[in-house]
This record gives sequence, structure tokens and C-alpha cells, in this order.
Amino acid sequence: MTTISVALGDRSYDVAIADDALDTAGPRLAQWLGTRPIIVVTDENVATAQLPRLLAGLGRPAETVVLPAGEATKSWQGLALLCDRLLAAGVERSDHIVAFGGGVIGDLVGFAAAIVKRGCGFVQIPTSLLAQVDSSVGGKTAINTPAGKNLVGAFHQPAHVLIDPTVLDSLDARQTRAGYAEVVKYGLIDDPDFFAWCDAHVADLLAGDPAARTHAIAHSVAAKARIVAADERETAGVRALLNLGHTFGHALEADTGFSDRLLHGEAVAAGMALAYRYSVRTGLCPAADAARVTDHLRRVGLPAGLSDASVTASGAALVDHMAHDKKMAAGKLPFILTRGIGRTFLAADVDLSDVARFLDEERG
Ligand SMILES: NC(=O)c1ccc[n+]([C@@H]2O[C@H](COP(=O)([O-])OP(=O)(O)OC[C@H]3O[C@@H](n4cnc5c(N)ncnc54)[C@H](O)[C@@H]3O)[C@@H](O)[C@H]2O)c1
Ligand SMILES: O=C(O)C(=O)C[C@@H](O)[C@H](O)[C@H](O)COP(=O)(O)O
Ligand SMILES: [Zn+2]
Repeated sequence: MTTISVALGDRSYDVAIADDALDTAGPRLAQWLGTRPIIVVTDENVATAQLPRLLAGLGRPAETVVLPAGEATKSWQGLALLCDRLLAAGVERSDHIVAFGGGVIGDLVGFAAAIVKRGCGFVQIPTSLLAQVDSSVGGKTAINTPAGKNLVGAFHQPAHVLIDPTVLDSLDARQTRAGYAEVVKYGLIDDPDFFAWCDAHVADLLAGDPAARTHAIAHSVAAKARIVAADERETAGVRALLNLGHTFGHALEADTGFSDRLLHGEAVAAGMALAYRYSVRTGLCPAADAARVTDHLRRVGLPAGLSDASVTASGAALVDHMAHDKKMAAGKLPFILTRGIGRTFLAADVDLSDVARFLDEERG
């Protein structure tokens, strides 16, 4: 078993990674579940593929709330439904709700836990690659609204994260690739050696090779834990680097209706390639590095541009979506740009009309 700590003072917690984590969930989570009724929230795909295994591992009955699968569940309607179900189940402030699913379930349950009865606890058992390497750690919780991505939410840290890499055996290939975008992101942010590892091992990882999978998860979680511990609430210019590709990516997701036309990880992949190419255009980044990133993503089967992502909106329309970005400060939108692979930084004074022109050139 590998354990990684997220050091946040009195909100610190561990991320435990083990191939039998689901089968031994009862004893591993006993400290948080106590003897109170257990509430497990999941989605319909995870319920079919993995819930029986979790329930057996918990070793005692649990109330299960099964929500529709997909990004649309991260919505006002999904939140209302979940809060009503939690209240009907008699959730108490000291309880820990179990979020068992991908990033949609983790973000939604985390937000419900932050507001139901003015705040109760939750534990994460992430089941998608994306959730295991990124969304289950760090305490960003949210829903989408008609105005954009993750616009209503809270920072609310889980009490524990339990990762069982073997649950990924039932995740389909497209979702695995999408999750991989958030893995390679850590290399592109500040870890060129990890990018090189990704470049060499991505085929093994996507094929489910246990050693490659566990290494990718543990390395990613350690990177995220380090960044979150340094800047929990994204106020110090450190955590914002985890947004590499997201300013572009969230605009692409908005344009495609937060749907399975373009998954979050796919939008982030295209967004990272755009951030690298925009950095070349502004003279910051060697063209060879951007080309290497673009080639890598396309080789993996991820989108690396607007046409790959089936986005036809104008640059101006995409920039309009960006106006709601949570990084916006005093009317200025900082961008995560780069001086090369593993050399990203927060650029404060990006001209949005230039970004719109760049996107129009990309589309053309
Ligand atoms: N809070 C954060 O820090 C953070 C970080 C990254 C992404 N996110 C959010 O996470 C969401 C994306 O998460 P996601 O990619 O996990 O999507 P998701 O939760 O929709 O899961 C992807 C799909 O895979 C299915 N699935 C999940 N695990 C499975 C398994 N083991 N077997 C079979 N099917 C399985 C789900 O039912 C779903 O259909 C987005 O809303 C994104 O904004 C949040
Ligand atoms: O944890 C973070 O911080 C991240 O930015 C991780 C991202 O992968 C994730 O998609 C996050 O939800 C985006 O943050 P947001 O603040 O732009 O919604
Ligand atoms: Zn993301």
C-alpha cells in the first residue's frame, strides 16, 4: 500500500492507494464511518460495474444513492436531488458520506457535504483515472451552471481518499484516455522527467499495466498534494498552475454543452496544446516543445486542437465563455502559459482580443 499525505494543518488527510482497497473498505474507513448508517453516493455505471464489490468490502449494509452518469449530474438539479436524498437518509453533521465514482460524483458529493446541515464530512473512493489522479484530492467541489463550469462550489476537503487502481479495469478506453490528460498535465506543469516517463509508458498505462498505472496514480497524487498543500485556496499563484489547459478547455466544454461530445479530460488535452501553441505565438516557448506536446496528445488519441475537439465557435465566442473564469481578477484573466515542457507560469497580462485572434487562426 502507498500512502500520500495532504498536509493542510487541521484539515490534513491521507490518500491510500492499494489494489485491495475496495475489498477492505470497511476496516480502512472504520475511523470515519463508525457505527452510523453508511451512505454511498455513486452513478449508474459505477453502480453496475463496482458497487457490489464495494458493498462486500464495507461488510455491512449501506444506503446507496445512484445518480445518472455524466457531466449533466453536476448541476443545480443534481445537487437538489442529492441534498434531498441525504436529508431523507438522516445524514448528520459528524457523518462521512462516501463519494464512489468519477469526478462528477466526487465534485457533487463534496459540494453537498459542504452545505448540507452547514457542512458534514465525506470520503472519496474515486473510480475513474481522472478522479484517482486529480479530482479526489484537493477539496475543490462544484457544480456547473448555465453561465459556465464549476461556477458554484466550495473548498471542502475530504477526510480520506481511498484509491483502488483495479477498479479502472471496468473503465472504458475513451474515459481512460481522457483521465490521462490530467496525468500528463503534471509533467507539462513543472516535471519534465515525468513527461518523459509518460511519453515512454503511456501505452502500458492505457493498456492497464498494473505497475505503470500505480506509478502514474501515485506520482500524480503526490504532485497534486504538494501543490494543494502550498496553496490550498488558489491565492498564491501556485495552485493556479493545475489549471493548465483549463481556461481554453472550460470554454470548449461550454461550447459543446458540458456533455459527452467533449469530456473534461479531452477538453483539457486540447486546451493544453492550445496553451503551448499560444505560448509559441507570443515568443515564450520553443516551437519544438509545443509540437512535441501536440504530437504526444494526438498519438494517445486525445484532441490537440479545435478541429480535433469538433469545436467550430469563433474566437470571440470562446473568449466570451472565458469571462466567467474564476481566475478573473479586476477584469483581467491570468493564463497559464509556458516557456517549455515543465516550465509553466501564470501570465497576468494576456490580451483577450489577441487570444480570440489566435483561436480564429487555429480554427482556420
Ligand atoms: N475537483 C477537482 O479538482 C477536479 C479535477 C479534475 C476534474 N474535475 C471534474 O471531474 C469531472 C470529470 O470526472 P470524470 O472524468 O471522472 O467523469 P465522470 O465522473 O463522468 O466519470 C466518467 C465516466 O466513467 C464512468 N465510470 C467511472 N468509473 C468507472 C469504473 N470504474 N468503471 C466503469 N465506469 C466508470 C462514469 O459512470 C462516467 O460515465 C468534471 O466535472 C471535472 O470538472 C474536478
Ligand atoms: O485542483 C485544482 O486546482 C485544479 O485546477 C484541477 C483541475 O484539473 C480541475 O479541473 C479543477 O476543477 C479546475 O478548477 P476550476 O477552479 O477552474 O474549476
Ligand atoms: Zn481538470
